[in-house]
Amino acid sequence: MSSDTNVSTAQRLGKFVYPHRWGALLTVLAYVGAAATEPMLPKLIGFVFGEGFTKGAFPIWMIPVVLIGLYLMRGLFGFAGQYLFNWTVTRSVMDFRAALVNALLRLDAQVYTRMQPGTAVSKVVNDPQQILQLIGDIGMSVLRDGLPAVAMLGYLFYVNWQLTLLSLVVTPLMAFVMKKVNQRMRLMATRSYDSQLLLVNKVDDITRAWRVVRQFGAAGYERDRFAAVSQEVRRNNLKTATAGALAQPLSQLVASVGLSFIICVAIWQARTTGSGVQAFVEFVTALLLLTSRLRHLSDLAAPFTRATVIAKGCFELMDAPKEVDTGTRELPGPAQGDIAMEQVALTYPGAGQAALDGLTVDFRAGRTTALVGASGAGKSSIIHLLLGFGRPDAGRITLDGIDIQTLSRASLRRQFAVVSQDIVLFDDSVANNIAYAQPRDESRLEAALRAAHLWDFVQGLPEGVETAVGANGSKLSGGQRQRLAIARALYKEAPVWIFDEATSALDTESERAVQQALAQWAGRKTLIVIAHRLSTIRDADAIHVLGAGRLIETGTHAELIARDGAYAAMVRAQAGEP
Ligand SMILES: Nc1ncnc2c1ncn2[C@@H]1O[C@H](COP(=O)(O)OP(=O)(O)OP(=O)(O)O)[C@@H](O)[C@H]1O
Repeated sequence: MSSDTNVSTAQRLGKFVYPHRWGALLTVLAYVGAAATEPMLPKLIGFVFGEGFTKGAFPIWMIPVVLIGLYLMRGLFGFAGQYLFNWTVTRSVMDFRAALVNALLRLDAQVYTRMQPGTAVSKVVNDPQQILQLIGDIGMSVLRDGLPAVAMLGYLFYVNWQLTLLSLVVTPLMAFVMKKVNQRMRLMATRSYDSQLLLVNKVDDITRAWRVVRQFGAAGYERDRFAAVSQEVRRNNLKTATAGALAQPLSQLVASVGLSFIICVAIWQARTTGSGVQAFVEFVTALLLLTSRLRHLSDLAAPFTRATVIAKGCFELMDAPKEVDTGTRELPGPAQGDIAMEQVALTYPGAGQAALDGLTVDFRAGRTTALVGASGAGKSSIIHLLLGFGRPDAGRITLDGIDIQTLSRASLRRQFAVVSQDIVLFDDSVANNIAYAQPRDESRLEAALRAAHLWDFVQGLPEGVETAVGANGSKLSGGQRQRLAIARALYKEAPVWIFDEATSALDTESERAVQQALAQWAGRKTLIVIAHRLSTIRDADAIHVLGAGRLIETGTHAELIARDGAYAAMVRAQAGEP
């Protein structure tokens, strides 16, 4: 990582702190106040040594009064500084997280296929806190040690400017040593961060796939895989820590060389000029206090490097490609639901062959259209494009005659309710899963539950519709999860419903009930059904048969059977006929 990247990372982080700059400014002021008390200490010690032993110099009670007063002042400033500091950090962390979640919510569909969920969780939840905590601790140390160091340096110049100037000679040497150590630390911290993300993803896998892991008796296998990554993290962490641990002894060594030289010169000066013990003690006390402050500051290189490495990871997420929404047109209300695809082609990035290859099909308003075809024929890719998750490489898709590319994504997606192959439920109540992100309407909720053949089941739940369904509906059966997803789609009242293998997990009775319920909306909704079980789409108004991203044949069930083509063969195969 170049120093330029460091600067821009720091600048970008600064943008999250900027809105809370008053907190930051007041923090600095509080610490300036605390630091201002710093040079008073050597002055006091020098004064006590110089005059304290003289009889009748000053009343002895003044010593505790001044000392306690000094520490009281420092304490008050220190407390205010810490409070204000945390006030600023907690607010900045919240803004940083909000920006990351905002980025996550707008990512391009392709990014999700590459990204492990665990990585996103880590980057949004843990990293901002960690970065700002690290930067915070650094800031605190800079204020706590840096400001007093500056104050002390000023004081040293005041006491003996020639000697102070001489002591600055060691600075470039120290900077060089620190630079070398930092380079090594940054490399190791980057590796350690990357391997830590791998570890997060492993845990994510183990948790998500716990059933598979148990079925395969793979606990040992997973433990070993985890241990291997864990070992890698440990090794990298140790290397980072070793590089960090070198920073202090090396800088101290350089400092000790300088220090011994300076003390020698100071003593020599005192002897030759006869400046006395007081001036010497003042200078050396101040110098020792300054070095101890500087030593603390040299410890900050490691957390700073770690913070920039983690921040870089967060900014990668923030800069990942966003969904392009060039459409400006808004549909005033629900569409008719007439959909046409003309010569549509789609090849996914990195894919060897086209998922859709000049496909021309339509989905008529108010009709039920079925999409059938072998696995990988392109059925889900059609849905992918209809919902605007991707753009066709060629061809055009229209909704009520309007090119969907001209519609805003939000306006387009309002027209669709989808039950997809992979059921996704939220860790929330039945009601909130159904009325997801929409105003709650009890009668609509009941209608959706009844239509999805779920009403009786929900009535039997301990808290009815308010019962929590568990993470991704883990407290429900496969069929119940699917029916819940159907109820959610029905609740949306969109003009186009898409059912992608939506009834595959239902028993015959539930499936019939759902189909009967759907029949109520016949003629009013455009229904697109993807089904592998061909018995479920017999009554469709039209059946499009796909193969390798192209339309092979189209017609009603009866027409296609009469035609005795691909569809008829599929039906025969499913019926177990030769
Ligand atoms: N995100 C993706 N990246 C690359 N290739 C993809 C992606 N999604 C799908 N494909 C490929 O595109 C082709 C069509 O896939 P699609 O999911 O549309 O098929 P499908 O007919 O819905 O299959 P199934 O019935 O198994 O769900 C397949 O060859 C698939 O491997």
